[in-house]
Amino acid sequence: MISPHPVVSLDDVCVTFRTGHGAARREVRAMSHVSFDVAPGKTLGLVGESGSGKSTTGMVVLGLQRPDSGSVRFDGAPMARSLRSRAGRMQAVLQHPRWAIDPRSTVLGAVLEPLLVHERRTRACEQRALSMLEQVGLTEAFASRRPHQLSGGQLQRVSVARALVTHPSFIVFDEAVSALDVSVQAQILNLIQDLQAEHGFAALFISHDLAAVRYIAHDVAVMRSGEIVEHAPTDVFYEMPTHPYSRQLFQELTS
Ligand SMILES: Nc1ncnc2c1ncn2[C@@H]1O[C@H](COP(=O)(O)OP(=O)(O)OP(=O)(O)O)[C@@H](O)[C@H]1O
Repeated sequence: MISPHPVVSLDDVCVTFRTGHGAARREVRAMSHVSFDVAPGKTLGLVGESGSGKSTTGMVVLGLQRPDSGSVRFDGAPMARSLRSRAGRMQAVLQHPRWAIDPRSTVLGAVLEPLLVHERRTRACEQRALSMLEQVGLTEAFASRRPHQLSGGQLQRVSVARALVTHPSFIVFDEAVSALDVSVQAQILNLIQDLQAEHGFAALFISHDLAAVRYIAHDVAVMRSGEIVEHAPTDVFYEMPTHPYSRQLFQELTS
């Protein structure tokens, strides 16, 4: 069977951050020769200790951080420079929805916002946003509420609805469930899985949580000091991680 062409493809990407001046000048290699593909409807889990380069990878994939070298392709073409041209086609769900959502906005306003980059606010748009809210389990009664009137889990559902309302082909989840209680985490993971089965988006799921990654990801990549040291199908990886650092990570993150 011919595999479908990847939604996102990174080839030999390097990113170095330079900070400070003179004697205090420092260089950090946040990504070192990183390559991977994510196919439609699939999730790549990205794990690694703090500072290993996971979020930088998320930023590169979203086109928010330009690589120093290497290439990033989206939907089969080199990543467009213009943010507007890919608005709605890629989305992100971050760890703290309270930072991502305007506190003055209503829930309906927050979900509508990504649609209004390309469209005027019409009744049809509002219906689409309301139906997305319903798909994430929030009734119309939530539409007029403000973020401070919602729990963390409800607000993360709003973030998921907001990410999905434009029917993106790719979503980055960066520690998207890490701030939530375990039972709420499970609900959001189930929700993401159901919505992926329905909408077919590809995803990069960045997390410290190896159990969450095992549950949601089809493949796993392990990052260490900017490099991908292991990349394997999820069942193979969890059965027997081959790289010594992956084994160490298992011990550290599961003890
Ligand atoms: N804008 C920046 N300027 C300078 N250094 C940066 C910048 N962004 C990230 N870094 C550095 O690059 C390295 C990788 O950071 P990154 O945030 O990608 O790691 P991470 O694996 O996502 O960490 P965490 O799990 O703690 O979020 C770190 O050493 C970090 O300090």
